[in-house]
Amino acid sequence: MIHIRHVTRRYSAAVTALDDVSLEIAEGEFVAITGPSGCGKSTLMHLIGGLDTATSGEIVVDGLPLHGADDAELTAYRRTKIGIVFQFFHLLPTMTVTENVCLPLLLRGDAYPAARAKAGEIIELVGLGDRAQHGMHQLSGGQLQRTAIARALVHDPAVLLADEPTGNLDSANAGQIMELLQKISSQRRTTMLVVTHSEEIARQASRCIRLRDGKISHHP
Ligand SMILES: Nc1ncnc2c1ncn2[C@@H]1O[C@H](COP(=O)(O)OP(=O)(O)OP(=O)(O)O)[C@@H](O)[C@H]1O
Repeated sequence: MIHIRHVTRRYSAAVTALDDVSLEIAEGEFVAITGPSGCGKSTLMHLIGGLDTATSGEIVVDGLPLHGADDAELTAYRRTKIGIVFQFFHLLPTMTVTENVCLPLLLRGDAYPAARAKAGEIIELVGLGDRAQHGMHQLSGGQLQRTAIARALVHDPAVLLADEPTGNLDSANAGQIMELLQKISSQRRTTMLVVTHSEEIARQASRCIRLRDGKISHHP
């Protein structure tokens, strides 16, 4: 599903965030990415998500070579193949749960009634059926992250990228969000990459990739 071959990302002569990384991730895998601050975790996620391009090397996701893609192809790729969840949710504060979740579908040109129906299904799946018309200020941290997960999944992406999805939550909510991600991974076969500083969360993944100074330090 994800093939990464000899990928280097250099921000400047002094900063090499990823240094000749090679990695294969199969469809449906649930992979944790860990490592000390500054080791290149977010950089790797941004490259796989088509938000940034490698200085050298090849990345192929679901058959699409990202290293050869132009801006229009990368935009289409992000809108169809990729869902992204951030630590600080990045939801639109004046919109309801339903409106936030509909957004990726409206951006790709779906009509509102169809988008609303699809959003309703995924809002149920993440356990927010009774909060669909609530505003962001009416939700708890865990509910905000559920909304963000619903928005990231509503267009049925092949890959879900989550950058510290539980970093802003208490341990009870963090555990519930991980359970939700596991449920989605097994029900929908979405390939999941989760960046985390938590060893406990990393243990729940089917594989853990450790980065150190831009290189993979442990890759069983
Ligand atoms: N836009 C940028 N310009 C220059 N250097 C950058 C940029 N983004 C990241 N870096 C540097 O690249 C290295 C890797 O950064 P990255 O954000 O990928 O690390 P990380 O493992 O995600 O860290 P953290 O756990 O603190 O979020 C760091 O040394 C960082 O300072």
